[in-house]
Amino acid sequence: MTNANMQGKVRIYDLARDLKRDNRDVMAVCQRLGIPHKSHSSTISEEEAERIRETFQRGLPPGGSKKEKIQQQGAANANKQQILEVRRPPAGYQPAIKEVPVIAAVNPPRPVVIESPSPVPTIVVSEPPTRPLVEEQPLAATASVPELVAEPAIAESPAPVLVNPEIVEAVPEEAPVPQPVARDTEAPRPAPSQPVRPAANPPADNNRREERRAAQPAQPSGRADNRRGGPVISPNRGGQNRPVAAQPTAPSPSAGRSGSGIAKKGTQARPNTGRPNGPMRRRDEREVQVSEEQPKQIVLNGNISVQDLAARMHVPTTEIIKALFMKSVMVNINQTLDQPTAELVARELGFEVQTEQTVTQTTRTEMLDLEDIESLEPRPPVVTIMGHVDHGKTSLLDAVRSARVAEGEAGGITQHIGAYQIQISGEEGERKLTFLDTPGHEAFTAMRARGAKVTDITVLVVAADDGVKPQTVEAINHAKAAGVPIVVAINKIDKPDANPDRVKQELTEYELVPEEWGGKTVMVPVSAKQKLNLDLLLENLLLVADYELDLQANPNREAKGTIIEANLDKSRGPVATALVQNGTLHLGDILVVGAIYGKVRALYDDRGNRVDSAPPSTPVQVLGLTEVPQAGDEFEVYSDEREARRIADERARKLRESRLLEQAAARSARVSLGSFSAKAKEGELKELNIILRADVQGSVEAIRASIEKLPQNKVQLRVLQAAPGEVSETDIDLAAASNAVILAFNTTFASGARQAAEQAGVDVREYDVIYKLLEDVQLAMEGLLDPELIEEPLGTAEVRQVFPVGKGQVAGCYVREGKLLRNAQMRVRRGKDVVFEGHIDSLKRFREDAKEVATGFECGVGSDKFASWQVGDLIDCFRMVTQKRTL
Ligand SMILES: Nc1nc2c(ncn2[C@@H]2O[C@H](COP(=O)(O)OP(=O)(O)OP(=O)(O)O)[C@@H](O)[C@H]2O)c(=O)[nH]1
Repeated sequence: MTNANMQGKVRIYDLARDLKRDNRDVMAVCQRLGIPHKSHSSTISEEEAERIRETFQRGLPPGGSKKEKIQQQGAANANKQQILEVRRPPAGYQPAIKEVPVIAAVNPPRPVVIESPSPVPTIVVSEPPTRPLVEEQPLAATASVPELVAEPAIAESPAPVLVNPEIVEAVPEEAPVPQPVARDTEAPRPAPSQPVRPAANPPADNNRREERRAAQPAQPSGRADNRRGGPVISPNRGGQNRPVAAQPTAPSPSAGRSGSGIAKKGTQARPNTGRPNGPMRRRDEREVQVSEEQPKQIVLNGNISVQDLAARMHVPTTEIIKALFMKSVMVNINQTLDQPTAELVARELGFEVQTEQTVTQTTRTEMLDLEDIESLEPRPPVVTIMGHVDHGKTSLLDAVRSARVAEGEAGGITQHIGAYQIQISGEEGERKLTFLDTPGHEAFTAMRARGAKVTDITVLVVAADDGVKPQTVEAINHAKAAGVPIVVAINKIDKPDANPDRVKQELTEYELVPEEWGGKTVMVPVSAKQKLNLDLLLENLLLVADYELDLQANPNREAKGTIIEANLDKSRGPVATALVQNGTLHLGDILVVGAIYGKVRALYDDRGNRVDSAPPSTPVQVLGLTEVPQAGDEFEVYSDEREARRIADERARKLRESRLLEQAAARSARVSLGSFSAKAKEGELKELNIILRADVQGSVEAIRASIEKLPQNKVQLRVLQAAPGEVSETDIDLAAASNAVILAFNTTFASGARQAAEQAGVDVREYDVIYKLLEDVQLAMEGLLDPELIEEPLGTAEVRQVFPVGKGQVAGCYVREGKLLRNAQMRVRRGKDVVFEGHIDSLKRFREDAKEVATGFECGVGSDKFASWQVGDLIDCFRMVTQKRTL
């Protein structure tokens, strides 16, 4: 017996230690035997301890906990973080055309721990956790170990980044609407491996694929040797039959491997992803599916020969030569094309072009590499707080932080660096939780739009006196779209009119059902103001992390992670808050963030203390970068300084080269209702993503119902979000990330949103009459909506004198109303006749050029194409603008 046996009292954790059992096993037995306790540090009597010992000695399962654990483990495994992709430094990025054999999966060395789920949480909820008792999972589920897929070819040489898996991944995540075709990476399957490429496409392609599949059965693989190398993707475009990607060659011994040879952890069965785990298809069916699901993108990176380009696009070289010939460029198959020309040809042939820059910017995946597997250790969860305005997000963040900081270190002054970490002490060590400091889903979505994935758990704050509000729903949508588990904090329970049950009831409408009602969502009533139940909330966050996520990283390697915040400090230079997601960041490390390079000169933690290192899930301020990176940028440490510098320089060069191209491409890639219409007309687009904003909930419902009634035989409509309120920057981010059009009904833009829309090239259509909105959507779906150009009158002037100037004439005018603008259009009227229509090529006040001349002033007007002015002519000045369509 240990020294914890105090006057006939025994602490539960001591008893557990003596029995070599998990605290939770012992607590489960306590519960079963009706022995009152609150947590693992509660004391019980010696008699009670004896009863527990006997229970274990009799070999009875402790409250069924072992079985439960197995079951939970099974459930948890489904959600466990998995290696999504084995990534190499992009240094060796090679747009390979080489053959890369598909290699069998490697079984992970980390077996499922059945005896005691790892990590064992130090904190035990003051009431027995209900989570472990939910959900009966088949025992077999425990066998589904995390899936690791090795591709030696990748391990040997840097991985060619051919297709942007995140794009592929992201699309279904963006849109929680179930897809007709389950992604291949979703469902575990024991069947042979699929071609290496992640087999999924933007949802917009699904219907087309379905149609193609119906129309043409499996095509023979034209280039069986090129499945990895072909960043290409379109098996059949523009009516041409192109060879499809290769069939797999090596069977995978592992269940659940992805078609790409890449198994994504964490997204497989995270709750509420909105993605169907579709039924397993027969092998041949799947192969057809995979080959047809090749995205229609090509990644270009610098100069490329005609032959190589043809191979990448899976088109005959003659097609490229012909396309260039049509543009009066003569080439032969050995000739090298510069990148702009290659892009031009690729686009001409219907491919979506990505530069390596866009790929490196958006290829964000899990941070684990294959070699980390041996050294994985639990890491703290990273939590983001979201919820409706004024529901107490900031108060909760502050309350958690101040409570913990005050406990942890007396008088500790907190610094706002974009994230902070708290510690929870227990007998079995300290547990940590990292909170991202920017509440609200704006930052969350903005990061996600850049491809960054940093949040493990979302705390959804709902005020108990106010209930579910529009931004609550938005936050739920955003968390679901990202596949991040939600823990609900029902805040302000101290208020007299607090009604937590009503909140729970309202949340059930969004598939968030509290555990106590048989659901799976943890809901904790709290008061940020009175600091009530904060510990319970934190404990539950740890439980969710343990049971649903099993978050791990390898602290013994060079650091990788994401920039959370960055700014230029006048005295300290660029300062960035980095969230380390794998490895440990040390002073003196050589860091590359995007195209920025630097040596870590100083590290500060969230309390402003200088530190020497930052392990996984730790936010830390970094000094020493040469420039200010962007929030959402990934960083990586390199052991070789020259290599790091070379990578940064190379990226900077490519960034410069591709910036203009990218901007243009981004703009043209965004869907506008007009461009959608044109593409729908050509049968290219089959799905229109919509975000709807309206003044009130009633309008939202009415419009949504009407939109959904529109005939969808040609084009499917997907409403990604429909909510009352202003068009926000988050809407723009979501639209940009999902290629959606925003319909704004009787509402305005929140500040900054209009600019964001312009920058991102997102089409926001404003309406004040429902039928116009519906008409536009329907016309766009039918491919009939052309942008409408209308005349905007600017002003009228009267010609009072005519001056000969050289061979031409200048009209001396008086502006009667409005204004005249140089370069604007004008119509010259003489009586009832229009004698000229053209541009105002010169506009002068006295002898000076003028940009515009306002009412009541005199000016000289000239046109290069008109020299027969007469006194008394009237000039109508106007400009043409595109305007939303009206009936
Ligand atoms: N009674 C009570 N009031 C609270 C509680 N939490 C927050 N409040 C109050 O609610 C108001 C809004 O709190 P904030 O923390 O600013 O809410 P927020 O969600 O961060 O608001 P935004 O930043 O505007 O989105 C403040 O007046 C807080 O004092 C609580 O637990 N009880």
